[in-house]
Amino acid sequence: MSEKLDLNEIRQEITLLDQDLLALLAKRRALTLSVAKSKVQQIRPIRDQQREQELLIRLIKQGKILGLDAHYVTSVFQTIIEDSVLNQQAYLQTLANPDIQVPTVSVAFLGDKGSYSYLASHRYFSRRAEKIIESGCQRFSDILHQVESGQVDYGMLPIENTSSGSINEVYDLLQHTNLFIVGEITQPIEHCLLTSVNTSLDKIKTIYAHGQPFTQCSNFLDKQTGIRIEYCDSTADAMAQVAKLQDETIAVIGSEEGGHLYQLHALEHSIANQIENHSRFILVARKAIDVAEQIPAKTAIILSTGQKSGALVECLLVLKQKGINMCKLESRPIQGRPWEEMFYIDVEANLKSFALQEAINEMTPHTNFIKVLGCYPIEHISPTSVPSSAL
Ligand SMILES: O=C(O)C(=O)C[C@]1(C(=O)O)C=C[C@@H](O)C=C1
Repeated sequence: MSEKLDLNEIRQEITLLDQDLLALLAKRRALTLSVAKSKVQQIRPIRDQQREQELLIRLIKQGKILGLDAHYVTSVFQTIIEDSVLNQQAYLQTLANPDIQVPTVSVAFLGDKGSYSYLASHRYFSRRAEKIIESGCQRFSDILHQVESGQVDYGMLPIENTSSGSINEVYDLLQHTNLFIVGEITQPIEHCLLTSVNTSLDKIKTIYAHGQPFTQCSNFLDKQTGIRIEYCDSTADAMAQVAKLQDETIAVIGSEEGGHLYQLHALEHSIANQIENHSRFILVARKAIDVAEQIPAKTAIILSTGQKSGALVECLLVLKQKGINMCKLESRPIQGRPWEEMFYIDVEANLKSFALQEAINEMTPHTNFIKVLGCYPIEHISPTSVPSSAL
């Protein structure tokens, strides 16, 4: 007969191990901060992908000896390295901009507690501030107004989504603001079906949802028969209502993380038509920031060329000649000037770099308006891959 296993005892052992893992992660984080300090002294870039690859190959080998598969080891350490790079970047940014290092920040975003904009704001500031004063807004223009008037320090705005594309309203507002883009963050959008009490899918009769998630989950909803949809002003509002009702026949579409704030649990995960769904958010402030040279930077420029033929091509050719990578080009009509367009260009370059300064100077004669919206650190850390021979 096999020995009797005591579940509580095993769980206690796991709890202790997890505690040790946390202590080790904190120790590693502290060490990487010392690495950042030494890189500041030696003026070396934060990212060293050769070092990352060597480290991953060694860990995969050691992991195999311990019975851990290569994919598991790779994904755990890619996450650890991403955190390390972002933390080091955040540290360097406080040196480049001493006034941004404050324990409490106030942020305006769309929706209430639990909205995707709320989650993006919390994630962005989790490594940068101790406390966030939240200001949930009903409209994008309210967010900009709150920052412009000094009511809050920052505004978080969604700018593009992998399934629905650019958010035109936000682009149009950027034409008329004096604020600067000072940061970005990409937030995964994972729609779930959430409930406030234990229930099952066949019991659900009503689903509360905001219009956008409702559209993005149409395939899932089409498969459910006899269900009534209750439209709400926002996902946060829908979650708050369902949490209050405590009804086993009612569910809401929202993120699992946001749902936790309302004591809701996921009955179904990943119900969106497109599973890989991310939104990119930009952070705006009244003052532009400097980006440390050791950090990869993005600069956002807006320009208009009137109706001069070929002028946009000339501007883009300047970027090509300077070896500057353009990562986004968007155009929007200019209000009151029919057939004229405002172009939004994101380039992977630091505004302080000689190449970009020269490029802006050479582009200017081809434009009748040109303005830098901001320069900020690239937040997306592409994971270092390992050769297949190591897997
Ligand atoms: O060793 C370094 O140079 C670090 O910055 C540390 C570290 C890591 O966390 O292991 C992080 C970023 C680099 O790209 C490589 C490795």
